[in-house]
Amino acid sequence: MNVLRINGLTKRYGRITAVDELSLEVEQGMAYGILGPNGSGKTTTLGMVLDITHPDSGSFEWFEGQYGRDARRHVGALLETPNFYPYLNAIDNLVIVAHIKQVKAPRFEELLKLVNLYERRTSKFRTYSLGMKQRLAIASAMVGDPEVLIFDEPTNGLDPQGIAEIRNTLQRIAETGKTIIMASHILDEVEKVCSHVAIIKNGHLLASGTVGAIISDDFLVEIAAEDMPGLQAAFKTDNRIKKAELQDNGILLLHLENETLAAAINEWAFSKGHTLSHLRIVKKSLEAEFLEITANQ
Ligand SMILES: Nc1ncnc2c1ncn2[C@@H]1O[C@H](COP(=O)(O)OP(=O)(O)OP(=O)(O)O)[C@@H](O)[C@H]1O
Repeated sequence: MNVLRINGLTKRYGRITAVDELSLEVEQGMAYGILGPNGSGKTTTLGMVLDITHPDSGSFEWFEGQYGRDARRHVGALLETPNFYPYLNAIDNLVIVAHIKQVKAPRFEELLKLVNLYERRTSKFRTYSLGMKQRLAIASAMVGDPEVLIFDEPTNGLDPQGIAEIRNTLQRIAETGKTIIMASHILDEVEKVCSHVAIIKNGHLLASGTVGAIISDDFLVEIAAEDMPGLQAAFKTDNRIKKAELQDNGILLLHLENETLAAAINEWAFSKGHTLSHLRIVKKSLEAEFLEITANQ
């Protein structure tokens, strides 16, 4: 199912175009990273799809419209760390969150185990490290079991240990099959947590796709032929190929250690009995381009 479809979304602040004709699609079960340097429009984009900020033009649709105006109730969001009560413990703070959200049977224990706070569930909030506070915030966004979770720069302001804990927590949540949409300016973070990524700069979409295809040191080549299962099987067992993954669009993505001529790949396919109907060397410089963009900040 399509969880979120954004179509030509635009937001201007005076002369600044914060988000410029942005279009992207998030499918159920994806961990979707919105990667861009500071000021690239990530928060504004999340604000619009959460009905906090009104777009100037364009549109978006949650869950293919199936929940209508109620869609927002199926989305949990963590945009900035919420205020918890310092003298209450994790459970009591979550009880208040569940009350505000009008959730009838919240599964606190399960949630606290997922964010690795179960052992400290009866400690007062004020005794928590910053990383623990942020993990409680993640648990609070998950109260009511929303189908989609949105995180804006979830590791901002944390020390290395806190960052590692949050990333582990997000990885665990992604493994449960929950759809995650996460904005971040850190390439490494998106690479560790996300399955898919959209890279944005000045509110524009630069590229989107699987993390494997977009952020990779590998030399990448797309190929297709009439017999796709046969083609995939032939290249999967070829030790010149690091990885051969069938993408959502039905095209096979080959990962190679080194730059290789298109003619050579064509020949390999032909020797395996396949005539290629599609062969495209995927630009490998996206990661370098992103690092350059962020370095210039
Ligand atoms: N309320 C506002 N009024 C004026 N300009 C704004 C407002 N909110 C955002 N902007 C501008 O819009 C652009 C995009 O900002 P936004 O916060 O969405 O980017 P971001 O990618 O989330 O960056 P960061 O990670 O630094 O928050 C920036 O140039 C920012 O200064």
